[in-house]
Amino acid sequence: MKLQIEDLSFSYTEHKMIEDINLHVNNGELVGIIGPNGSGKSTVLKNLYRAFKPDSGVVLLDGEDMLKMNIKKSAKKVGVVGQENTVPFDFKVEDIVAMGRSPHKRLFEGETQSDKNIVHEALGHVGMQNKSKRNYRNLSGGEKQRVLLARVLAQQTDLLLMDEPTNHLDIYYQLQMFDLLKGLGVTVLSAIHDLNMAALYCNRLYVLKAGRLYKSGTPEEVLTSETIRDVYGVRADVTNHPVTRKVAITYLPANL
Ligand SMILES: Nc1ncnc2c1ncn2[C@@H]1O[C@H](COP(=O)(O)OP(=O)(O)OP(=O)(O)O)[C@@H](O)[C@H]1O
Repeated sequence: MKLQIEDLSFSYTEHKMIEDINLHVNNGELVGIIGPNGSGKSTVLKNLYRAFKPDSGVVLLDGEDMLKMNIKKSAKKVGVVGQENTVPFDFKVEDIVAMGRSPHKRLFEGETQSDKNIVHEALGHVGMQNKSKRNYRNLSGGEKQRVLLARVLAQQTDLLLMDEPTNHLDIYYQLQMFDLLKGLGVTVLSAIHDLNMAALYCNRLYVLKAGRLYKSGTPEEVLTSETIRDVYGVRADVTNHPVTRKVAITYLPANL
């Protein structure tokens, strides 16, 4: 599944928050959006998953206008993990994950054995199968995030839009989640803060600065000490890691 974004602009007020965003994700790629706080990463994603309506621009999914698709059809194709992890009611973990199956169901159709198996498998992927009966509200931040990841896995879409999906996860689950996404071969567009994680897993990166695209390319092309300085205002030593063969970034404190 290929995602194409052309000339996307959006404003919260009279001034454009994001402007002329052109971005694509090829089938099976994991593409990261990086950039400092407030640079517009979530705003881009929210315009894609229709929390906001763009001022202008086109979003194509395999050539079809994604913003004009009916909601059920797009929910079969596109899964979303947003930044919020609150749910309005008291649900058990397995109920939340089962919600991922709803785009695939007819009205009033009950849960089938196949749905149960998919939910069980999704919970297994995030190491939450032994907490399936727990109340979601009583989970830790990282556990909640893993449940919401399980829900989107149960949705079985070809494209995932993710807003910092691992920000509450410990390093074990961060690696597990990215390994899993890579293994599933789904197409992923994700906002990512951790530049070393982005270097390890992303095929390509788009850098946002003040709502505009500043640079794009492979992690090697994008994650240079100059770009990190210009975009984040931070000094960094960037090397090629001898084991991973990927870019590795060490941030330098002011006194060095
Ligand atoms: N609903 C809103 N109304 C007005 N301004 C908003 C709204 N939501 C976000 N903004 C502003 O838009 C800018 C971009 O926010 P956005 O959440 O897209 O940034 P981000 O790159 O995802 O940041 P972070 O790394 O902190 O998650 C920020 O200055 C933010 O204050």
